[in-house]
Amino acid sequence: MFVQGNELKYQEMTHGYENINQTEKKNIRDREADAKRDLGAPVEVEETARSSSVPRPNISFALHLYPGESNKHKVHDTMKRALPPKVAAMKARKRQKLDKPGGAPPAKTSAKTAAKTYKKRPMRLDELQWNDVPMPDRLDDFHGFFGLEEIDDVEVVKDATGKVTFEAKASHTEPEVNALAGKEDNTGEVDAIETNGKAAMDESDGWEGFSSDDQEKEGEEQVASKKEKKQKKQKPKKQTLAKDDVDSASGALSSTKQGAFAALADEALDEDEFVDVSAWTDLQLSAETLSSLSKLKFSQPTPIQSATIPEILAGHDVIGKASTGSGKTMAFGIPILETFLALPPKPSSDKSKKSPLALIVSPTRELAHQIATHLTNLCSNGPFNGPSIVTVTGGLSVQKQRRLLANADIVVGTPGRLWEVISTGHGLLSLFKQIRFLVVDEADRLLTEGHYKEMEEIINVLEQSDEESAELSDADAVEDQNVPKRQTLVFSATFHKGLQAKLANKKSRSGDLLSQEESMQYLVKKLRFREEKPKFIDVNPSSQMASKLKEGLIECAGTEKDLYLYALALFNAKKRILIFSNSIPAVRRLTPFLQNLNLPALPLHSQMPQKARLRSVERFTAQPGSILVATDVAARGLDIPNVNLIIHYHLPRTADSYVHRSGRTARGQASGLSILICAPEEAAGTRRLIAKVHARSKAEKKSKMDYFIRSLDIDRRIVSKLKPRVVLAKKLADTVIAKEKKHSEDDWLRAAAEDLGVDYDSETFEAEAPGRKGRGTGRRKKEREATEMSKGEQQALRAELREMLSHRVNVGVSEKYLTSGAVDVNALLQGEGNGEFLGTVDLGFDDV
Ligand SMILES: Nc1ncnc2c1ncn2[C@@H]1O[C@H](COP(=O)(O)OP(=O)(O)OP(=O)(O)O)[C@@H](O)[C@H]1O
Repeated sequence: MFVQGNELKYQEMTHGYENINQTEKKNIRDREADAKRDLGAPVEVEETARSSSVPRPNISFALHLYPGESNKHKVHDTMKRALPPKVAAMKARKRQKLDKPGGAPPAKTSAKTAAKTYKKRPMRLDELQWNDVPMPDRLDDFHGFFGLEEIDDVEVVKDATGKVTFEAKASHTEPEVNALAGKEDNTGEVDAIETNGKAAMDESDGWEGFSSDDQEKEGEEQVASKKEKKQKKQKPKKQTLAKDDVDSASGALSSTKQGAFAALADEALDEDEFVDVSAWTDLQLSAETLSSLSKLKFSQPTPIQSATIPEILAGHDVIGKASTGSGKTMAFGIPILETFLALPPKPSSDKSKKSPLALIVSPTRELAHQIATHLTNLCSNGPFNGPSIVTVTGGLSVQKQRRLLANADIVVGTPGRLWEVISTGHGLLSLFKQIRFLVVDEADRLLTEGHYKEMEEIINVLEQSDEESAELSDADAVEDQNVPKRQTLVFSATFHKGLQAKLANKKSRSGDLLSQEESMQYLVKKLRFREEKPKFIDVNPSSQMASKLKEGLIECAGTEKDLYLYALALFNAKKRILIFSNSIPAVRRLTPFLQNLNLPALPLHSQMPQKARLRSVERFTAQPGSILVATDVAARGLDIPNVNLIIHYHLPRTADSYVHRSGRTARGQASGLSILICAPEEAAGTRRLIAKVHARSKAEKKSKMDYFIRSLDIDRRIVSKLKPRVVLAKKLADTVIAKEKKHSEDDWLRAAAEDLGVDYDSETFEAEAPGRKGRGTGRRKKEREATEMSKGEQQALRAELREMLSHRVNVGVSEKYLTSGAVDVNALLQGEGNGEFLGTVDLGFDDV
């Protein structure tokens, strides 16, 4: 039986089990039976009427439970567990070891023996000692069931009234027994992990895009982090939180929260896990939030947090503007958590659906998931039961999201899916009308064409008409008088002038940045703030660019962009690089092009399936030295640590796009580079665009024109030595793309022909198609050649490229900056080569 949160998850797990073929099932059953016989383990789990109708997985009785929640699962009077084969085998081996002469500790000091001296007694679930369950290798899709835990020697007892209790030997929690066995009392840790899991589970539960690879990785990480925690715990403990905070945190714990968490107060003294948070004192946050911030190692608020949090806590509507990577998510996340903590607990007798506290809208799916993750980190780190956070984005199951929404405290989503779910979900509309916070992140983007329609619909339904208010019951109406009005919080690093022009029905060059006053007027019109004058807080009026960002520009012929891209990637091998392009086809082409050159490139664009999108971001985040080739879908908000270099392969179309793309590096206190690759004829326009971003006043615009963007000096003679390999890699990439394109065109035409009831022959169609002359003929000829390339020819090209890549690039002995006269690109890729081979790439970026 599997219990996740309050729900029986039996069917999902069964589904995973069905991925195993019949022979494997039998083998597992046999191995399990053998292991059980070895152990003398008795019985199979008896299932309830509901669950017995479906085939049952062999891993049994694993529970995911959260402290403080009632568990509605049904159990039989005397349920006992069967062990998963791997665990059973492990235990059998352990027992053999213990049975060997001299292999076991002296009988008196053995935990097992000591435990025998204790009788079983009723225990809370969070007192029990849970163990990780290794999952079978063949289970491809766990549907959220990674990180399962199980427990030994626990009796599940149901009394005559149907009440279920758990009985175990007291040794499960007795510190002295654990000490005898060389173990430590980790009750507090278990609680903390389960609490953390709560919000995370809400998100991953609805996350169809998780691959089994990802799950395995996550499972490994969880185990690793648990081990790490254990090691840390063994270190001598020191007090590092500000003393007042520790005192008040402990006070808050004992007075307001469950006893099961009291162990965390002791852990709060661990130096490695907590930092001094006295710098947050002025914001007058609760002990719970401070404790969480301490654990996140956020020792002080960022300027946007210091400026906006008090205003939001005072109940104001706020428009917050601050440079990229300056902590805007926590600027609204912390007040939302504070409000959540101050809410009275819902009486258990109250069975009505609750309204979410906050709705956070984001322009992209990746950003929505990231916001949810950041909030989960904030809300699951402290000594309290955090809010339930639900992500509502496209690419995930609508039904699941609707189901989770019924219990959500904080909802994060993209406008399209949010609108779909809210407007069609039963009763969700009225719940959302009662939210206390509407957060519009990356507001200028969300209010642009393409997004605004759905955003406007959401804003409209959130407006509660008088008639609708009257429909509330009397009791609700009385309560309503005391409920503070909804606050609207708007954040971005930029505000976009084109929007304002559109509003006034004027044409303007989009991409210009708005003045403070213009931003206010625009937003007040678009978002119906409750306050007449929301607080406009701009902590970086002079610039929206991160202070430690350095910018540069490379001029090259349009046809040589690929070559320079490769050169730049080589020069920055081992660094995390994010390449921006303006089109999806370019991302599709550049990714295999770089991969052909042995560079670890990953794609990201909006036409990829959600699963692949999330995987690309995850892999890019996990692997230092990887390269993400993306459209502007990655430009806003993504917070990937240690991105060292942004390359604008295509020039950004607008000033704000440049700001946001470049803002993926140099986040927080980190440094970073942003390099534009442009053709000579594009250079002047690019400089104008950059000057606009940096100018504080109109007068400065002209004088600063050349100041902010430096031309990077790359030795063209050396770059040209890389050309042969680039030509081959490009040809191969073009071939693959052209073949794929041909296939999809063929499929489309074949389907159309079928609909019309005619035969489709691609060659005849090509020959007879009209308008096949004139512009684009050369490109089409190339495409045709590429599609006609045989497999053998492709293989020959690959072999040639491999051969080329395995040799050093001969740059001639006379080049003064080279010691050997040849460049070992492979060594360079491993971060060992001569990094100067590109010539005088003196970017003045030494500190990056
Ligand atoms: N007080 C703090 N101290 C240290 N780090 C912080 C603090 N607040 C937030 N951070 C971290 O700073 C990073 C950037 O934060 P965040 O993503 O919220 O930036 P942002 O201003 O929203 O950026 P963007 O404009 O690009 O969306 C995150 O990794 C976040 O965890």
